[in-house]
Amino acid sequence: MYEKDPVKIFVVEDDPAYTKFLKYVLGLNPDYEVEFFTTGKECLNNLHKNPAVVTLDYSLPDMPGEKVLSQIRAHDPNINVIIISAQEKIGTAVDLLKLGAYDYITKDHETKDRVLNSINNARNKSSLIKEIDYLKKEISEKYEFEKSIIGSSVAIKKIFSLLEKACSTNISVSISGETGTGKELVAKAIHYNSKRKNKPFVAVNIAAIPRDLIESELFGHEKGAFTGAITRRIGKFEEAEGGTIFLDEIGEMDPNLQAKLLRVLQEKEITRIGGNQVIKLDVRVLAATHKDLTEEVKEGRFREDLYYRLLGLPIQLPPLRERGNDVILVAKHFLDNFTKENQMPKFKISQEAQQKLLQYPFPGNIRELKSVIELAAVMATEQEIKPQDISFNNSTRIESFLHQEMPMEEYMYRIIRHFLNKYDNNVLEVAKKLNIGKSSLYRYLKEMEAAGI
Ligand SMILES: Nc1ncnc2c1ncn2[C@@H]1O[C@H](COP(=O)(O)OP(=O)(O)OP(=O)(O)O)[C@@H](O)[C@H]1O
Repeated sequence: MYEKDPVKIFVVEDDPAYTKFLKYVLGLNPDYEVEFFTTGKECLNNLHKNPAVVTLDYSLPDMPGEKVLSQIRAHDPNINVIIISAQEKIGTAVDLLKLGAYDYITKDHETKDRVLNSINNARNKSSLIKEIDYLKKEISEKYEFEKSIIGSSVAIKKIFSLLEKACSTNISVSISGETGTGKELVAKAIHYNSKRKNKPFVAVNIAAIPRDLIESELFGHEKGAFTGAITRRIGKFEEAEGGTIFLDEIGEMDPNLQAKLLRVLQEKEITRIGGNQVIKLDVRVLAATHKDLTEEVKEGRFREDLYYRLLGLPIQLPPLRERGNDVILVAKHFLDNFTKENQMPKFKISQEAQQKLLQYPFPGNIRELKSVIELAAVMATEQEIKPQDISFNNSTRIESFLHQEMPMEEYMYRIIRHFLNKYDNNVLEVAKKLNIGKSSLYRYLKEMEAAGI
């Protein structure tokens, strides 16, 4: 956790009476570590000590205040320089503030309160900057590939190598995969491992926003643009400026908006609804869908030109059932996280329970595995998960399987694949279980091989 440090302050002042005054005022706060200098040079020579705040007398004997200020700013723009001056000239104050001074205070009977206030504000600003840096670092670490995307199967290793390519360039990325396969997680990992990591990551789920609000959600609107637009609103694209926008469930976008989105992507600029100012954009687009977009294009539901614009580097996330032993690795990862979060002792997963997990097809993929494991941890009576602690929700299983909308024969191929996995590729056993002829099964297997299923 990030802690507030004592604040280091440099006082640069050649007037002994004022130095004495500041020594007294700043000495009132035990959190302040103060060093005093009488010349600009001395202050500059000590900048390696990283002060958070410098109070700088504008009229020093050796250097003009502007010069000391510029050199401090050149050394570290995060140091807050408060100019203390006997002059009340507004022009000088404005010039110094333009040069980057944090505040300008005149020497009068209110100096004490104003100095203390200003230092306090500067301190809060520095703490916030440090805290933001700390959180950014923590987020980047959280999304390091190997720490966030668990798995060591061949299928997931292929994804890691695509992710490296996605991170080192600015190419658009289209992520596809069944529900719960980690599309959003992958999008975040790309962003937080790319050069844009210090800028925003903005996720928009197209399917979750009512149709008539999507345009304003994405591109923003001006006050009065339509009934209900009582204030100006910045859209998600503007929010993501410099960073990444993640358009989830892109296949759900209606054709009108598809045309608008295409224009935005081509022109790299937007105009808020009801506005006429053109706003330039530098936003990387990552899009995801659980649908087969080529099919959507064929059926005329998705624009072909937009499809090619978004396609970029395609990443197809395999379903969990095709990731072999990753099921166990991910299950252990979720179990460790769950027990830690709930201050429970460490749990194991028995061999039999592992077999049960490996035999189940997880139609809800990793999201489903997470809830299955968390429930199992709650149900377990010992510190080991046994088969009886694991229960699958059969209705979601069938629904989410049907939700994928594919031709009848593909459903059949999937069912056959599932049974082959379950019965160790024993064709005779599978034919018996499915009550189909052995030769029919061989014929289907040939078709599956040809179709790469
Ligand atoms: N390989 C993985 N290792 C660990 N956790 C994962 C992995 N893949 C996904 N998850 C976790 O599984 C959950 C579901 O992932 P995510 O929301 O990214 O899936 P999705 O494909 O975007 O789902 P949907 O299609 O429903 O939007 C999240 O909690 C995510 O952190």
